[in-house]
Amino acid sequence: MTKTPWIGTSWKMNKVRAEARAFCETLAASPVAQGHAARLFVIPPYPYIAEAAGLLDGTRVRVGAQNMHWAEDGAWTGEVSARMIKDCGARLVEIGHSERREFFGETDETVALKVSQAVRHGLLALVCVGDTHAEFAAKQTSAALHRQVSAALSKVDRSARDSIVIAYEPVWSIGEKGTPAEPDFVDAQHELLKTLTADLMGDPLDIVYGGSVNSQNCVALATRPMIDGLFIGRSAWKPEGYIGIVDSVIRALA
Ligand SMILES: O=C(CO)[C@H](O)COP(=O)(O)O
Repeated sequence: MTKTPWIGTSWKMNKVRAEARAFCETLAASPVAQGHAARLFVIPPYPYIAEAAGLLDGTRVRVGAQNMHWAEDGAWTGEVSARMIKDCGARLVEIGHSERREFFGETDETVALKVSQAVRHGLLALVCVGDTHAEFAAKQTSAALHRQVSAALSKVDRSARDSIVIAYEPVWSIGEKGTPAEPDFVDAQHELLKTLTADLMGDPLDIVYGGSVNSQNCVALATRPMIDGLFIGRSAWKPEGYIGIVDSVIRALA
């Protein structure tokens, strides 16, 4: 085994309780959930975090949240704090997904505040960054990544480096209309992100890739030297899809 890849999925705003339970029960019964060959995580919507954490208790799968607020507590109607998600069993939190940046007013500043709060509470911060289609077309990918990562890490010091993973998610590669990014292109962006995070944090952070990952391209991506793991949406929403990808990647890296 050359590396222990992160392989996770966010369900986004999908599944009702019975479906969430069925996913977790199937995953908990799978051998991959007990293995040491990959670092697995599942990120349900808020209402199902506690139940998912309970069903996956005793496995090696971490459960996370898709967002959180930067404040400790207070008059923030509709928001959820770090203490609340931890209390429900979350061990990681996704911050700055492009859907939150595009539709919910997430900014580089709020991402930085949330990263700092997550680290303070002992959560693993999974920080999403990525170039838009316009930035990609204008060859501004590295400038966009530099801006977002520098901002995201601006409120933490080097002691936080084991508590942060960066997810490179080109906006143009995400979702139904996304174009899967070429593994060589992704590897090159990850190399840049490792250099940048090493400059800022003393050591390179782990960098995972997300955007139209599927059973066909997962091995080509996960075996590239600079890619520390995969963050999967649609192709992992059925437990067989997720387990199949985990299994393929583990076999390819063995
Ligand atoms: O967040 C993502 C992974 O959970 C990402 O948006 C990729 O989604 P996908 O294109 O449906 O894999």
